Amino acid sequence: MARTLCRIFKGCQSICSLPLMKTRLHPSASVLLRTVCVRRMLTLPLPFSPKARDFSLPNSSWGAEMRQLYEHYNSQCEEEMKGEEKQDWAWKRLPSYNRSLKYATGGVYLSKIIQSKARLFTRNIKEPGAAFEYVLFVSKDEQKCVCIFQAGHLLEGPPGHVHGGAIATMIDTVTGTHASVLSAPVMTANLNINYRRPIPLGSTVLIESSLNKTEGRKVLISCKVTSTDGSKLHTEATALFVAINVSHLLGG
Ligand SMILES: CCCCCCCC(=O)SCCNC(=O)CCNC(=O)[C@H](O)C(C)(C)COP(=O)(O)OP(=O)(O)OC[C@H]1O[C@@H](n2cnc3c(N)ncnc32)[C@H](O)[C@@H]1OP(=O)(O)O
Repeated sequence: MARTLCRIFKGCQSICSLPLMKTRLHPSASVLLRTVCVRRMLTLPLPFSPKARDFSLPNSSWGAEMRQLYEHYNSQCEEEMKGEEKQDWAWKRLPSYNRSLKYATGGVYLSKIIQSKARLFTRNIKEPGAAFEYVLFVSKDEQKCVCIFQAGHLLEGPPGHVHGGAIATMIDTVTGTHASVLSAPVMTANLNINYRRPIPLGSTVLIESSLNKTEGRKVLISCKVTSTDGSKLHTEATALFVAINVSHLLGG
C-alpha cells in the first residue's frame, strides 16, 4: 500500500511541479498547492488501477521447468534492503503489466472506449497458462535479456505446436523490451526470423536477446529461442528498432 501510494505520489509530483516551475509562489503557498494537488489526485478516479497486476510473477499454471528457471534467475536479482546498501546482482526482473501505465491515457486520436479497453496483446487472456506465460530478466550491463516462455494451448499453429505468429510476437516483445531498456521508447522497424525447429505446445523455452550494436537512434538486436537446456535451437532472429519520440504515436 505504502509503495503504491509512493508511486502515485511520484506521478502527482511531476504534475504538481509544472505550475511551480512557471510561477513564483511564496514557499508556504507552494506547499499548500502541492498538498491540495496530491489530495485532489488521490480522490479523483485514476486513469489506471493502482493495483495493477504484475503478470511476470509465478502463478498456478507455471510448470516445474518454468518455476525452476524463474528461481534460478530471480535468485540472482537485486534484493531490496531497507536502510542498507543494495546487494550486488547479475540480473533484474522486469515487471509486466497489461497496459503501459506511463501512456495509459493513450493517443489523442483514440476514442475513450478504445483507450479504456486497450490491453497489451500478450497479456490479455485472463485464464492463467492459456496463452503467453513469460517473465523477462535483463542483465546488469543490459547487453542481454532472457525470457522464460511457457506456450499455452491457445497458441496452436501446426497441430500440437506453437503458431509462428505467436513465436514472432514473443521475439518482438523480448527484443523490443530489451531495446527500450537500452534506449528510449522504440518501435520495430525490421524483424527477420528463421524458424528452425517447431516448439511443442505447453513446453517452456528460453528466448535470449543480445545487443549487436547501437547507431544513433537505431538499436540492432539478435535473438534465439532454444530449449531450456540449450540443446535445441528452435528459432533465430535479428531485429532493428528505432527510438521514437512519444509524439510519433500521437499523430495517428
Ligand atoms: C512491452 C511490449 C514491448 C513490445 C515491443 C513491440 C514493438 C512493436 O511491435 S512496434 C509495432 C510495429 N512497428 C511499427 O508499427 C513501426 C512502423 N514504422 C514507423 O513508425 C517508422 O517507420 C519508424 C518509427 C520505424 C522509423 O521512422 P522514423 O522515426 O521516421 O525514422 P527514419 O528516419 O525513417 O529511419 C531512421 C533510421 O532507421 C532506418 N530504418 C527505418 N526503417 C527501416 C527498415 N525497415 N529497415 C532498415 N532500416 C530502417 C533508416 O534508414 C534510418 O537510418 P539512418 O539513420 O542510418 O539513415
